[in-house]
Amino acid sequence: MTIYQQAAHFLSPLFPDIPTNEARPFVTLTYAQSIDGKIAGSNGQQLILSGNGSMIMTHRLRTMHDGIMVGIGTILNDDPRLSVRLVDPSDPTPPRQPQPIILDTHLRFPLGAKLLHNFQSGAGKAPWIVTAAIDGHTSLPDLLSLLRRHHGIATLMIEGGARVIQACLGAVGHVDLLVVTVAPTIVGRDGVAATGEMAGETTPATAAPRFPRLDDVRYEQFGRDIVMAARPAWD
Ligand SMILES: NC(=O)C1=CN([C@@H]2O[C@H](COP(=O)(O)OP(=O)(O)OC[C@H]3O[C@@H](n4cnc5c(N)ncnc54)[C@H](O)[C@@H]3O)[C@@H](O)[C@H]2O)C=CC1
Ligand SMILES: Nc1nc(O)c(N)c(N[C@@H]2O[C@H](COP(=O)(O)O)[C@@H](O)[C@H]2O)n1
Repeated sequence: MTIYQQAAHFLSPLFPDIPTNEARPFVTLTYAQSIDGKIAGSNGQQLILSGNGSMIMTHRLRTMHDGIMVGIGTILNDDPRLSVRLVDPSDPTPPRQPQPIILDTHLRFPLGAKLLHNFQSGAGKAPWIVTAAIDGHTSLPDLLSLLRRHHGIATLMIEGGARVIQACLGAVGHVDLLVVTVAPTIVGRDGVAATGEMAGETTPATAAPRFPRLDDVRYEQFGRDIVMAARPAWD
């Protein structure tokens, strides 16, 4: 089995009957972390954590979604392309490119961003910049509903960064599927923790913060990395 086939074999069963929800997209949250739970180095330095195999898996995951969303912190720090490039060379069909969507509260998106060059050179779609915010943050439930009902986004992949991951996992009902690559690397205490600042949900009835339970957990090794897929549940 090639690594491309392995990625397809692992991911395809995770998307059985979507899209079924008319109120918001099916949301996949994904990121890569070190074994000590860090997604970036000190001062947010971008790290190549994924090996070739799990990166191919991530690109395969990108092709399976209508939209791909990150926070502006990731744009300013990493200048990502968010496009599908690592595809099976034996497949003659060009890959489907997801729609980039950026959470950019204060309109800081740089005009020199690779995402714009990508679009201008025909390698990706023009990014959508979301500026609507209350207290510095876009309401995720409102945005998800808007994307599903009015912009044709039935499947959405959220790729980070830290604040966005914590906003997604720390509140009830935003994420349908979690896909985390764990790389055999130690970053140390100065790195950026994937879930470091996550407060969790509290209700008047529960003093202790709540976090999602992870159901239907699957693991697969890609090269030196372990990829975990699971469905967050709050009941
Ligand atoms: N290893 C990995 O898989 C990844 C690592 N990263 C790393 O993450 C770091 C960037 O993360 P952050 O600085 O935390 O920036 P971020 O990418 O999470 O963006 C956060 C910003 O998004 C805006 N925003 C609007 N609505 C929001 C909401 N509802 N919730 C959260 N933010 C909202 C705000 O302006 C906020 O400051 C970089 O160091 C980057 O390298 C980023 C993506 C993936
Ligand atoms: N899967 C994965 N593994 C890593 O090691 C990473 N550093 C990331 N980062 C995410 O990918 C974006 C870069 O995307 P392009 O290659 O430029 O298309 C980066 O901004 C993070 O969102 N992901």
